[in-house]
Amino acid sequence: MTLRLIIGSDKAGYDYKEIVKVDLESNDLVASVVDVGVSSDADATSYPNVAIEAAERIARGEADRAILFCGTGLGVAISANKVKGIRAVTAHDSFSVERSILSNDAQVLCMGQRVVGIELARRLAKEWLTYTFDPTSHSQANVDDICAYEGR
Ligand SMILES: O=C(CO)[C@H](O)COP(=O)(O)O
Repeated sequence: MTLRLIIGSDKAGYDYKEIVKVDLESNDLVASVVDVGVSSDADATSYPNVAIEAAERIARGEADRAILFCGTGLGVAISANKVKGIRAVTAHDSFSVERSILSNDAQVLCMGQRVVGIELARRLAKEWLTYTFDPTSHSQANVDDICAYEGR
């Protein structure tokens, strides 16, 4: 399966977005990469605007997953999680990146340019793409409970 990806950041995550975008564009697991901004490290578009745009595109079925950067990876995750149906995580370690798919079926991975080194960020982004959620696993019931709350 190949993935339709979105990548985005605020100005605090711009440098990492640009580097990881180049990696993704040559990754065999990736069908497409759409950049939803920002357009430079001087672009003051707020992180919620970028993250919500990315999350809404996934919610509409226009993309499968997104990778988002800000200073900490926290604000973009909080913002993306406001969009119904979206599960966004901040993860800076390999185990959490794996479990974000296998436990949480997360569509959005968020990282912080001011938190993690670029080589680790590149590696984690690459690893994240290799995991696929198993809907027959015990974790489906947990994800269902999240969705049930959203549906109330
Ligand atoms: O890290 C951020 C939000 O979590 C963002 O890049 C910077 O936000 P600020 O501290 O409010 O400027």
